[in-house]
Amino acid sequence: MDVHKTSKYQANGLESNLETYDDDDHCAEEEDEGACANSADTRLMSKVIRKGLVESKLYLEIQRQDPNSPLHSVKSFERLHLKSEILKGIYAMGFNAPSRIQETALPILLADPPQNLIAQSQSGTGKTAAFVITMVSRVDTTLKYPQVICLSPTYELAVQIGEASAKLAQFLPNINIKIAVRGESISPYEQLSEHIIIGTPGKLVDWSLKFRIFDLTKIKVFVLDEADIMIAAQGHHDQCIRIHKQLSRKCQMLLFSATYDQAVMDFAQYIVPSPNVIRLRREEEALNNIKQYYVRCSSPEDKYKAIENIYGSITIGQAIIFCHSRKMAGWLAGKMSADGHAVGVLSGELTVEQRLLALDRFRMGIEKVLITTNVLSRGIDVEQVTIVVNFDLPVNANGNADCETYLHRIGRTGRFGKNGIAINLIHSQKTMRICREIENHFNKSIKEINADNAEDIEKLDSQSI
Ligand SMILES: Nc1ncnc2c1ncn2[C@@H]1O[C@H](COP(=O)(O)OP(=O)(O)OP(=O)(O)O)[C@@H](O)[C@H]1O
Repeated sequence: MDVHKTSKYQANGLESNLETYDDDDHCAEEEDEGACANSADTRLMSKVIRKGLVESKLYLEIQRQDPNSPLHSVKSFERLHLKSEILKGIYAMGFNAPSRIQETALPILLADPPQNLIAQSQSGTGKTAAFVITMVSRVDTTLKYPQVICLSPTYELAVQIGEASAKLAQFLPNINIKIAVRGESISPYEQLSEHIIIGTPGKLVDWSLKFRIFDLTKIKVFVLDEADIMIAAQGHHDQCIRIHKQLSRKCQMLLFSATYDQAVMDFAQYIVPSPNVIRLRREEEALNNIKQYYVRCSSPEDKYKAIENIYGSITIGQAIIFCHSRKMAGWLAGKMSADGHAVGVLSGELTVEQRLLALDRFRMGIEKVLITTNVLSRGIDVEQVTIVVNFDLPVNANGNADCETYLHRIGRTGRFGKNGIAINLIHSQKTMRICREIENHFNKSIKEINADNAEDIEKLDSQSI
């Protein structure tokens, strides 16, 4: 294991308004990206591995291009023997056939007796739908207490998963879902009667261990979405482990993400008993339908000009622009607004209401551009996003490329097979080096375009549709 790699989450001296992935109670108070740092976990993980404790009893390395794969898979949702109401919900969502991860994972997810699964699949390929189908399938509505919990790193993502679950379960009578996020009120004296609880780890710790308004030992399904960041970021890690420790041995444990570095994967296999593992090969991680480019710029002003050129010349569905800090996001939003562009901004210092409003307005297309930070890098699903711009490239605490975050960011476009474009703005030798690091890591070329050159921009235009 490369212990060095995991140290990227360690504390650092970055500016205090750098944005963390998290918006949960614990980390939100500490605004530094490195504040959710993880030196204790790094030590724990390396200890686990040194001691040779990592044992995957049932390791199913899915080589997707291997036609001889022994895995059972289904080609239609009917073959899963789901309740008719769930099948109806799936079709109402417009899903006709399972995606690759769904056809591979669902037979494992729905097996009886339940099996544990650690799954990896590219962004936007239907992981959420796979675990949501499982969550609603496992509920016994005659029992009026929480039976399924799903942990997600951010407020917005928990709300999105809640909405997907409610849609999928719309024809199931008497199923109740509750979101456990900042601002959700509960009575500390009443036991929860909802069947599925979806929330951020801090809130779930409060509800289950502090107020004891539901019983973790009765949970049948535990889902960790964006599992790698939940394991690697210290605040989340501690809370997830506190919850995990209370679960019964029979509880089905499901971990999902588009990325796992090796140390995180090893740790995941240590905490999940007898897991099935679905993994991608490194060269499969970056999607071919997302074309990646970089533009050379000389300053933030010049980066802004590049955005204006691109934005003014091509048919953009919608765009998300990622900045490294709240300050930079604010600066860019101010500048674009002053120049007459309708842009939204979403970063960690906003209230949860303001954040939801910004995302809703963007989803509705009221603003075509959303300027944000890493807080929105994972999971958020807005179909019409055709372009992702990295105004600042994602870096870790050591100033090296944060390849995982990069992949999640660009995965906000190219959802479920659509075309997408990722544009990286490069303003120094250092950022060029980071760009090359990312290119080498995924072995996918990031081509140069000139934002002042009409031909180059036209090329982009043809790919954005
Ligand atoms: N079988 C299907 N048929 C059609 N659309 C689907 C299917 N499964 C999922 N989708 C849609 O594809 C989009 C992406 O799915 P989803 O959000 O589940 O991806 P994901 O793998 O969880 O992404 P991320 O890695 O970003 O979290 C969603 O809009 C979802 O509704």
